Amino acid sequence: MIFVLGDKPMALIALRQLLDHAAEHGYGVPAFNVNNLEQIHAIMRAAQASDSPVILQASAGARQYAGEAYLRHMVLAAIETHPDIPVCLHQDHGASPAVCIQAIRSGFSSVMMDGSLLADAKTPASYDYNVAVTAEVCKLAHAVGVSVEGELGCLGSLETGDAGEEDGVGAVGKLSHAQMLTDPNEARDFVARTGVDALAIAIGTSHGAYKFTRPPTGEVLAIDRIGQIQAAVPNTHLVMHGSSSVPQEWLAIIRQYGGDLKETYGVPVEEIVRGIASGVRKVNIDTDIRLAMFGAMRQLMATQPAEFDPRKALTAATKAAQAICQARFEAFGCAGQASRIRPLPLEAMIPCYASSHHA
Ligand SMILES: O=C(CO)COP(=O)(O)O
Ligand SMILES: O=C[C@H](O)COP(=O)(O)O
Ligand SMILES: [Zn+2]
Ligand SMILES: [Zn+2]
Repeated sequence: MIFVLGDKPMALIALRQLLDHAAEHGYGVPAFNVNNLEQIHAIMRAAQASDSPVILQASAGARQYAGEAYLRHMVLAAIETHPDIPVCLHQDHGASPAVCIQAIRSGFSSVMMDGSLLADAKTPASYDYNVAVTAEVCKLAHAVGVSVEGELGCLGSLETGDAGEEDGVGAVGKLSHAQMLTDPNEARDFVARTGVDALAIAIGTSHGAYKFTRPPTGEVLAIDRIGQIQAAVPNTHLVMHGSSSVPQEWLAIIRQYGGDLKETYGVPVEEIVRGIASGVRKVNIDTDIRLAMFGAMRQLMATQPAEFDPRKALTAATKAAQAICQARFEAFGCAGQASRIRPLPLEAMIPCYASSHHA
C-alpha cells in the first residue's frame, strides 16, 4: 500500500505480492521477528544498505511484550523512515482465527494461521481442523487484501522427536517422523482446500538455539523434500521456519563472557540457499538475532565495566543484529530487489487472491 504522510510516500506490501516477485526472480526473503525498537532499526538499516525488501514478523508474544500500539507505531515509523523499502508486516504463528483477525485490525498485511497445532499452540491438531481454520482465515483475510500463510506438519527434531517448545510455539511431547515431515500429496490437497498464499513446511527444523547436536546431514535436515513438495504445489510459496543458522562465533562470544550455552548447530546458510532453489520464498529467523544481540551486550558490559548508559549496550546489539540481517539479505538474493518492486494497495490485491493461484 503506498500511502502518503505529509509529502512522503510509504510502502506496506502484502506477502503475496512480495513472494510472487521473489518467485519470479528466484530469490528468498528472510522474515525476521521483531519485538522492540532495536530489532526494527537493525533490520531496516540492513535493508536500506542492501536495497532489500523486508518482512517484519511479530508473534503474539511480541505484541504482548511491546504492547499492540507500540509495535504498530514502531513499524509505521520504520515505513515512514524508509519509504523506498517495501515492508510486509506479518503475524507469526497465529494460533487461532481470532489472533489473525486481531492482527488484521492492527494493520498487518499478512497473517499466519498455524493450524498444525490447536489454539493452545502445543497440541498437534487433526488435518481436518487445520484445513477448517486455515480456510476460514483465508476467506476473511483475502476479503481485505491481506495474505495468508498456513502450516502443514509440525516443526520438530528428526534427531530426537522432540518438538522443542522453548519459544512458546511448538508441540509438547514426542512426535513421529510422519508428523514432522510435510507430505507432498497432503500439501496438494491442503493448498486446494484452503487457498493459502504461502505454506510453512516441516523438514526437520525447529525453533530456538537447539536444533541439531552436530552439523546437520540430510538425515535430520530434509532439504531434498522441499523439491518434492514444490513439485506437488508448484504455485505456492514455501516457507521455512526455524531457519536460524546459530552462528558458532556468537556462541563462542556468549560463552567467553559468562553465558551458558551448550554445543549446538543450526541450519547452514548454504542449505537454506538450496531450499530457495527448490521454491522456498520466506525464511523465518529469530534466534540468530537474539544470539547476536545478547552476545554483543554481554561483550560490551564485560569489557566496559564503567559504562552505565543502556544506549551503549543497545547500540552494540543493534549493530550485531544488522550485520546478521545484511548477510542473510545478500545470501538469499534479496539485495537490489527493493527498488524493483512497486507495492500495490491491499485493496488492489483482493482480485489477485480470487484468481487462480499465483501468477
Ligand atoms: O521460525 C521462526 C519464527 O517463526 C524462527 O526460527 P528460529 O528460532 O530458528 O530463528
Ligand atoms: O516462532 C517463534 C518465534 O521465534 C517467536 O518467539 P516468541 O513467541 O518467543 O516471540
Ligand atoms: Zn506450527
Ligand atoms: Zn516459526
